[in-house]
Amino acid sequence: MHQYRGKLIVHTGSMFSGKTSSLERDLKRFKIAKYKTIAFKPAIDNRYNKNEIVTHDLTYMNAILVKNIDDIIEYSKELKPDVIGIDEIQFLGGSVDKIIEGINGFLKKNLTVIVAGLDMDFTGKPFEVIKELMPIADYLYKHHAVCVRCGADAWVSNRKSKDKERIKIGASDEYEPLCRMCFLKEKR
Ligand SMILES: Nc1ncnc2c1ncn2[C@@H]1O[C@H](COP(=O)(O)OP(=O)(O)O)[C@@H](O)[C@H]1O
Ligand SMILES: Cc1cn([C@H]2C[C@H](O)[C@@H](COP(=O)(O)O)O2)c(=O)[nH]c1=O
Ligand SMILES: [Zn+2]
Repeated sequence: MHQYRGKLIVHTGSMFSGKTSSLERDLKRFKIAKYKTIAFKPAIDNRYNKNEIVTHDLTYMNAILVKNIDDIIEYSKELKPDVIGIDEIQFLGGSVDKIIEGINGFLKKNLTVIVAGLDMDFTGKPFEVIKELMPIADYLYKHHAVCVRCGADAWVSNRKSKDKERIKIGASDEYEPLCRMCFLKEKR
């Protein structure tokens, strides 16, 4: 795992595409390789247990709740991890510039940073932080859920309700992964 020192790994895609599962798998592998790993998640995502990252398959991993990148920097000074995992990065508070600056700071110090986050919101608009992270990633994985209408690779997380606010925590009660064609049909 030495080759990942100072590298940025980005897992993105729609909901249910396996981003969190991939983050968990990566962190477990680094742990097996005897690296000190710490997982963080934004305090806003209270869907499941507070101090855990939970996948849609209900596998989980301990995580530290944070408000912004400064919290992650502070915890990292104290706990001195080799590998930092951040789930749901689209919910991390503060400016995108600050998040990128913080992540670049970790990479300069030769830490491995693994992030998972949505590429787009329910309207198909990109989340700004992922838009900035994708080109600077060393390893970029765009994951796909299965479209619940036709079985093709999904492209977007369609919101089932008419609510318009950008942030709305939920799972299959609120969202369904759709391919582009099924999404366009839905919106016609
Ligand atoms: N339509 C779907 N397509 C793919 N996986 C699905 C779907 N619905 C539920 N799942 C479940 O979601 C899991 C992925 O969960 P998770 O890693 O939490 O995804 P993400 O973090 O991208 O939302 C899959 O392993 C699968 O069991
Ligand atoms: C598309 C979309 C999603 N959300 C919320 C819904 C969930 O709580 C998370 C995504 O979780 P996952 O691990 O990727 O499944 O984000 C939102 O607030 N706004 C959206 O547009
Ligand atoms: Zn479809």
